[in-house]
Amino acid sequence: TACSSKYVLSQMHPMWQGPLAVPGGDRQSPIDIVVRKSVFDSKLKPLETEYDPQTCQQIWNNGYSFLVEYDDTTDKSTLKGGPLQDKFRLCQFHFHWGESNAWGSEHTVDRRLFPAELHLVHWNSDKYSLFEEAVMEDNGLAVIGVFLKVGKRHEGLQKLVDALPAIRHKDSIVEFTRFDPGCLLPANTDDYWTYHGSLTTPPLTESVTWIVMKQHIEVSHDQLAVFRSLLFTSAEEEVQKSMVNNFRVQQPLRGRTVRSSFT
Ligand SMILES: O=C1NC(=O)[C@@H](c2ccccc2)S1
Ligand SMILES: [Zn+2]
Repeated sequence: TACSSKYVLSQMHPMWQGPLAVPGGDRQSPIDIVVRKSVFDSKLKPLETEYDPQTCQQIWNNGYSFLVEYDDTTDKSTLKGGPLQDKFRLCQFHFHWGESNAWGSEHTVDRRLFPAELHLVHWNSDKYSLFEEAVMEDNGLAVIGVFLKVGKRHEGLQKLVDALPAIRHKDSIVEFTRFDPGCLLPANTDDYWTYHGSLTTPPLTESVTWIVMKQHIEVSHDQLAVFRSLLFTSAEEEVQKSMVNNFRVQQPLRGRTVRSSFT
């Protein structure tokens, strides 16, 4: 589906309607979340996710991360509530991780790094009809960020981990069905931080309402090691490069306020 980063518009694309606060903009992501500077907002609602595992389609290596893609042609897997006014459709989820357990996340909390971060990418289906349109607009995307910590094995993640050896190289893709992304959310989804930011990979458009979960999930050391067995490089390339450290560096806050749904 078009929501994977490979199809995200580049600045050369004819649909590109002029600069939408391109890199060096004033609402880039990721950021460090300074807990004591976040502002509690009692108007923030609990998140409402309705994910249909039947809409899960494929898993593929796009040369930067691995994406699990969902059928986003209908409102079957949706996100609403939280800081959002509209209904958003899940199009894919993916992760960012490090070469060691000491780092890997894109966001940090009081400068604390996590070994990995899950991103569930949704687009505003009340206002737009395609991901490619939404990706250009202020209120176009909503991404849920969940931190991963190394600890006990995550049973729900294992089905995904078992599929990774089949997509070791860039551009490899396999069918992947009946996966409920809800199993990757922490038990408590009422406590989160939210702020206006951007995609963390090109075209870095400033169209994302970020929802970063306060509670992390745990995965085992071995499960994370399988992430690191993926390759940035395609099967044809001579030099194989391990897919690790696929995160963007932190960006300046530029006066933005990070709101919290909890005190
Ligand atoms: O949260 C994000 N993580 C990424 O890799 C970026 C992205 C870019 C295009 C599509 C989906 C996601 S934005
Ligand atoms: Zn991401």
